[in-house]
Amino acid sequence: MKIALLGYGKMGKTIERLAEERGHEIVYRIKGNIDNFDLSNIDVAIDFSIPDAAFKNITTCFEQQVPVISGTTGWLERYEEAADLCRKYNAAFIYASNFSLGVNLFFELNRQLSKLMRSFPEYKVAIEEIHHTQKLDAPSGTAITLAEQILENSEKKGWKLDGTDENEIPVTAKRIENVPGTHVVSYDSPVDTIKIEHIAHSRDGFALGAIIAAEWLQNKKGVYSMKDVLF
Ligand SMILES: NC(=O)C1=CN([C@@H]2O[C@H](COP(=O)(O)OP(=O)(O)OC[C@H]3O[C@@H](n4cnc5c(N)ncnc54)[C@H](O)[C@@H]3O)[C@@H](O)[C@H]2O)C=CC1
Ligand SMILES: O=C(O)C1=N[C@H](C(=O)O)C[C@H](O)C1
Repeated sequence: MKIALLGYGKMGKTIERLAEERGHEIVYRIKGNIDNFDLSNIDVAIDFSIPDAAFKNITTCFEQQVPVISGTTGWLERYEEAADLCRKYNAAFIYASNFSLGVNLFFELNRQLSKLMRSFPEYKVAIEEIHHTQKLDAPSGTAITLAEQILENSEKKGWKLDGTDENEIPVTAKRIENVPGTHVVSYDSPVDTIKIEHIAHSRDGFALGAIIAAEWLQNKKGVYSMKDVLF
Protein backbone atom coordinates (compact mmCIF):
# COMPACT_ATOMS: atom_id res chain seq x y z
CA MET A 1 0.00 0.00 0.00
CA LYS A 2 1.03 3.61 -0.59
CA ILE A 3 0.41 5.27 2.78
CA ALA A 4 -0.01 8.90 3.86
CA LEU A 5 0.74 9.30 7.56
CA LEU A 6 -1.38 12.11 9.02
CA GLY A 7 0.66 12.87 12.14
CA TYR A 8 4.31 11.87 12.39
CA GLY A 9 4.86 11.71 16.14
CA LYS A 10 5.29 8.66 18.39
CA MET A 11 2.58 6.65 16.63
CA GLY A 12 3.37 7.87 13.10
CA LYS A 13 7.00 6.76 13.49
CA THR A 14 6.02 3.35 14.93
CA ILE A 15 3.59 2.78 12.05
CA GLU A 16 6.30 3.80 9.54
CA ARG A 17 8.69 1.15 10.92
CA LEU A 18 6.16 -1.70 11.02
CA ALA A 19 4.49 -0.77 7.69
CA GLU A 20 7.87 -0.77 5.89
CA GLU A 21 8.67 -4.17 7.42
CA ARG A 22 5.40 -5.44 5.85
CA GLY A 23 6.43 -4.08 2.42
CA HIS A 24 4.30 -0.91 2.37
CA GLU A 25 5.54 2.50 1.20
CA ILE A 26 5.20 5.69 3.24
CA VAL A 27 4.58 8.43 0.67
CA TYR A 28 3.82 11.34 3.01
CA ARG A 29 4.64 12.12 6.65
CA ILE A 30 2.25 15.01 7.27
CA LYS A 31 2.64 17.12 10.42
CA GLY A 32 0.61 20.17 9.40
CA ASN A 33 -1.90 21.36 6.81
CA ILE A 34 -3.12 18.45 4.67
CA ASP A 35 -4.31 20.83 1.90
CA ASN A 36 -0.74 21.15 0.55
CA PHE A 37 -0.55 17.44 -0.44
CA ASP A 38 -1.71 15.64 -3.59
CA LEU A 39 -3.44 12.48 -2.33
CA SER A 40 -4.40 11.10 -5.75
CA ASN A 41 -1.96 8.14 -5.62
CA ILE A 42 -2.51 7.23 -1.97
CA ASP A 43 -4.08 3.84 -1.05
CA VAL A 44 -4.78 4.74 2.58
CA ALA A 45 -4.32 7.62 5.02
CA ILE A 46 -3.48 6.70 8.62
CA ASP A 47 -4.32 9.47 11.06
CA PHE A 48 -2.61 9.60 14.46
CA SER A 49 -2.44 13.37 14.88
CA ILE A 50 -3.98 15.71 17.44
CA PRO A 51 -7.61 16.23 18.54
CA ASP A 52 -7.94 19.64 16.81
CA ALA A 53 -6.68 18.35 13.43
CA ALA A 54 -8.33 14.92 13.15
CA PHE A 55 -11.75 15.89 11.75
CA LYS A 56 -10.28 18.11 9.01
CA ASN A 57 -7.64 15.49 8.11
CA ILE A 58 -10.18 12.68 7.89
CA THR A 59 -12.86 14.51 5.92
CA THR A 60 -10.35 15.97 3.44
CA CYS A 61 -9.38 12.37 2.60
CA PHE A 62 -13.06 11.39 2.16
CA GLU A 63 -13.52 14.22 -0.35
CA GLN A 64 -10.62 12.76 -2.37
CA GLN A 65 -11.84 9.13 -2.03
CA VAL A 66 -8.84 8.10 0.08
CA PRO A 67 -9.69 5.39 2.67
CA VAL A 68 -8.93 6.51 6.24
CA ILE A 69 -7.79 4.75 9.41
CA SER A 70 -8.00 7.06 12.43
CA GLY A 71 -6.74 6.42 15.94
CA THR A 72 -6.63 10.01 17.13
CA THR A 73 -8.55 10.44 20.37
CA GLY A 74 -10.24 13.52 21.86
CA TRP A 75 -12.33 14.57 18.81
CA LEU A 76 -15.19 12.04 19.10
CA GLU A 77 -18.00 14.58 19.52
CA ARG A 78 -17.71 14.91 15.69
CA TYR A 79 -17.53 11.15 14.93
CA GLU A 80 -21.13 10.87 13.61
CA GLU A 81 -20.59 13.91 11.37
CA ALA A 82 -17.42 12.31 9.97
CA ALA A 83 -19.20 8.96 9.43
CA ASP A 84 -22.02 10.75 7.53
CA LEU A 85 -19.46 12.50 5.30
CA CYS A 86 -17.75 9.16 4.63
CA ARG A 87 -21.06 7.74 3.37
CA LYS A 88 -21.84 10.93 1.41
CA TYR A 89 -18.52 10.74 -0.50
CA ASN A 90 -18.71 6.93 -0.83
CA ALA A 91 -15.36 6.67 0.97
CA ALA A 92 -14.06 4.15 3.55
CA PHE A 93 -13.35 4.70 7.25
CA ILE A 94 -12.31 2.89 10.40
CA TYR A 95 -11.98 4.72 13.71
CA ALA A 96 -10.90 2.91 16.89
CA SER A 97 -10.01 4.35 20.29
CA ASN A 98 -7.52 1.48 20.44
CA PHE A 99 -6.26 -0.62 17.51
CA SER A 100 -4.34 -3.27 19.47
CA LEU A 101 -5.55 -6.87 19.32
CA GLY A 102 -5.05 -7.18 23.09
CA VAL A 103 -7.26 -4.20 23.90
CA ASN A 104 -9.95 -5.37 21.47
CA LEU A 105 -9.98 -8.74 23.29
CA PHE A 106 -10.06 -6.78 26.58
CA PHE A 107 -13.10 -4.85 25.25
CA GLU A 108 -14.94 -8.17 24.71
CA LEU A 109 -13.98 -9.30 28.23
CA ASN A 110 -15.22 -5.98 29.63
CA ARG A 111 -18.58 -6.39 27.87
CA GLN A 112 -19.01 -9.94 29.21
CA LEU A 113 -17.96 -8.99 32.75
CA SER A 114 -20.34 -6.01 32.82
CA LYS A 115 -23.22 -8.31 31.83
CA LEU A 116 -22.31 -10.69 34.66
CA MET A 117 -21.96 -7.91 37.24
CA ARG A 118 -25.35 -6.41 36.40
CA SER A 119 -26.97 -8.74 38.99
CA PHE A 120 -24.53 -7.84 41.80
CA PRO A 121 -24.98 -4.17 42.78
CA GLU A 122 -22.79 -4.56 45.90
CA TYR A 123 -19.78 -4.39 43.52
CA LYS A 124 -18.87 -0.77 42.66
CA VAL A 125 -17.31 -0.34 39.23
CA ALA A 126 -14.38 2.02 38.51
CA ILE A 127 -11.98 2.60 35.59
CA GLU A 128 -8.35 3.68 35.81
CA GLU A 129 -6.04 4.58 32.92
CA ILE A 130 -2.32 5.39 33.04
CA HIS A 131 -0.43 7.06 30.16
CA HIS A 132 2.78 8.97 29.43
CA THR A 133 2.99 12.65 30.38
CA GLN A 134 2.75 14.01 26.78
CA LYS A 135 -0.82 12.78 26.33
CA LEU A 136 -3.13 15.70 25.44
CA ASP A 137 -6.53 14.19 26.37
CA ALA A 138 -7.93 12.71 29.59
CA PRO A 139 -9.45 10.30 30.12
CA SER A 140 -8.08 8.19 27.28
CA GLY A 141 -10.31 7.24 24.35
CA THR A 142 -9.94 3.61 25.44
CA ALA A 143 -11.21 4.41 28.95
CA ILE A 144 -14.23 6.16 27.41
CA THR A 145 -14.96 3.09 25.24
CA LEU A 146 -14.71 0.85 28.34
CA ALA A 147 -17.12 3.15 30.22
CA GLU A 148 -19.59 3.21 27.31
CA GLN A 149 -19.54 -0.60 27.13
CA ILE A 150 -20.26 -0.88 30.88
CA LEU A 151 -23.09 1.69 30.59
CA GLU A 152 -24.86 -0.58 28.07
CA ASN A 153 -25.34 -3.09 30.92
CA SER A 154 -25.73 -0.80 33.92
CA GLU A 155 -28.17 1.52 35.69
CA LYS A 156 -25.46 4.22 35.91
CA LYS A 157 -26.27 7.48 34.16
CA GLY A 158 -22.83 8.20 32.71
CA TRP A 159 -19.11 8.37 33.53
CA LYS A 160 -17.04 11.17 35.06
CA LEU A 161 -13.34 11.94 35.37
CA ASP A 162 -12.55 11.81 39.12
CA GLY A 163 -16.31 11.46 39.74
CA THR A 164 -17.73 10.80 43.21
CA ASP A 165 -21.46 10.54 42.33
CA GLU A 166 -22.76 6.97 42.94
CA ASN A 167 -24.83 7.25 39.73
CA GLU A 168 -21.75 7.68 37.50
CA ILE A 169 -18.77 5.44 36.72
CA PRO A 170 -15.66 7.10 38.21
CA VAL A 171 -12.72 7.28 35.79
CA THR A 172 -9.20 8.09 37.02
CA ALA A 173 -6.43 9.26 34.65
CA LYS A 174 -2.81 9.08 35.83
CA ARG A 175 0.16 10.48 33.89
CA ILE A 176 3.53 8.77 34.44
CA GLU A 177 6.68 9.15 32.29
CA ASN A 178 7.02 6.62 29.40
CA VAL A 179 3.86 4.54 30.08
CA PRO A 180 2.46 3.47 26.64
CA GLY A 181 -1.05 2.71 27.99
CA THR A 182 -2.56 0.78 30.90
CA HIS A 183 -6.28 0.29 31.57
CA VAL A 184 -7.92 -1.30 34.63
CA VAL A 185 -11.61 -2.02 35.22
CA SER A 186 -12.34 -2.92 38.84
CA TYR A 187 -15.41 -4.04 40.77
CA ASP A 188 -15.00 -3.43 44.48
CA SER A 189 -17.24 -4.92 47.21
CA PRO A 190 -16.92 -4.70 51.01
CA VAL A 191 -15.29 -8.17 51.01
CA ASP A 192 -13.23 -8.37 47.81
CA THR A 193 -12.19 -6.79 44.49
CA ILE A 194 -12.37 -8.16 40.94
CA LYS A 195 -10.03 -6.53 38.39
CA ILE A 196 -9.28 -6.89 34.69
CA GLU A 197 -6.22 -5.09 33.32
CA HIS A 198 -4.55 -4.46 29.97
CA ILE A 199 -0.94 -3.28 29.94
CA ALA A 200 0.67 -2.22 26.65
CA HIS A 201 4.43 -2.95 26.72
CA SER A 202 5.11 -0.64 23.74
CA ARG A 203 3.22 1.14 20.91
CA ASP A 204 3.78 -1.76 18.49
CA GLY A 205 0.40 -3.38 19.21
CA PHE A 206 -1.51 -0.17 18.44
CA ALA A 207 0.51 0.41 15.25
CA LEU A 208 0.25 -3.16 13.96
CA GLY A 209 -3.53 -3.13 14.53
CA ALA A 210 -3.85 0.10 12.54
CA ILE A 211 -1.82 -1.36 9.63
CA ILE A 212 -3.88 -4.58 9.64
CA ALA A 213 -7.04 -2.43 9.59
CA ALA A 214 -5.64 -0.44 6.62
CA GLU A 215 -4.88 -3.66 4.72
CA TRP A 216 -8.39 -4.99 5.47
CA LEU A 217 -10.04 -1.73 4.29
CA GLN A 218 -8.52 -1.88 0.78
CA ASN A 219 -11.24 -2.06 -1.93
CA LYS A 220 -14.05 -1.53 0.61
CA LYS A 221 -16.50 1.37 0.97
CA GLY A 222 -18.33 2.41 4.13
CA VAL A 223 -17.83 2.84 7.86
CA TYR A 224 -16.37 -0.08 9.83
CA SER A 225 -14.92 -0.85 13.28
CA MET A 226 -12.11 -3.04 14.62
CA LYS A 227 -14.78 -5.61 15.48
CA ASP A 228 -15.38 -6.01 11.72
CA VAL A 229 -11.63 -6.40 11.12
CA LEU A 230 -10.78 -8.84 13.92
CA PHE A 231 -13.83 -10.94 14.71
N1 LIG B 1 -6.27 4.38 18.68
C1 LIG B 1 -5.09 3.91 19.11
O1 LIG B 1 -4.82 2.70 19.07
C2 LIG B 1 -4.08 4.88 19.63
C3 LIG B 1 -4.38 6.22 19.61
N2 LIG B 1 -3.43 7.13 19.95
C4 LIG B 1 -3.80 8.52 19.76
O2 LIG B 1 -3.12 8.98 18.58
C5 LIG B 1 -2.84 10.37 18.68
C6 LIG B 1 -1.37 10.62 18.42
O3 LIG B 1 -0.59 9.99 19.41
P1 LIG B 1 1.01 10.16 19.45
O4 LIG B 1 1.60 9.74 18.16
O5 LIG B 1 1.44 9.52 20.70
O6 LIG B 1 1.13 11.75 19.59
P2 LIG B 1 2.38 12.69 19.18
O7 LIG B 1 2.18 13.97 19.92
O8 LIG B 1 3.66 11.95 19.38
O9 LIG B 1 2.16 12.95 17.60
C7 LIG B 1 1.17 13.76 17.08
C8 LIG B 1 1.68 14.33 15.77
O10 LIG B 1 0.63 15.06 15.11
C9 LIG B 1 1.27 16.15 14.45
N3 LIG B 1 0.30 17.18 14.06
C10 LIG B 1 -0.01 18.36 14.65
N4 LIG B 1 -0.93 19.02 13.88
C11 LIG B 1 -1.20 18.23 12.82
C12 LIG B 1 -2.03 18.34 11.68
N5 LIG B 1 -2.81 19.43 11.46
N6 LIG B 1 -2.07 17.34 10.79
C13 LIG B 1 -1.30 16.23 10.95
N7 LIG B 1 -0.47 16.09 12.02
C14 LIG B 1 -0.42 17.06 12.93
C15 LIG B 1 2.30 16.63 15.47
O11 LIG B 1 3.28 17.41 14.84
C16 LIG B 1 2.85 15.30 15.94
O12 LIG B 1 3.90 14.89 15.08
C17 LIG B 1 -3.34 10.78 20.07
O13 LIG B 1 -4.64 11.32 19.94
C18 LIG B 1 -3.41 9.47 20.85
O14 LIG B 1 -4.35 9.48 21.88
C19 LIG B 1 -2.18 6.76 20.38
C20 LIG B 1 -1.85 5.45 20.46
C21 LIG B 1 -2.77 4.39 20.10
O1 LIG C 1 -2.17 8.68 23.69
C1 LIG C 1 -1.80 7.49 23.76
O2 LIG C 1 -0.62 7.18 23.90
C2 LIG C 1 -2.82 6.45 23.65
N1 LIG C 1 -4.03 6.81 23.31
C3 LIG C 1 -5.15 5.97 23.09
C4 LIG C 1 -6.28 6.32 24.02
O3 LIG C 1 -6.48 7.52 24.30
O4 LIG C 1 -6.98 5.43 24.46
C5 LIG C 1 -4.79 4.50 23.04
C6 LIG C 1 -3.62 4.07 23.87
O5 LIG C 1 -4.03 3.83 25.17
C7 LIG C 1 -2.45 5.02 23.80
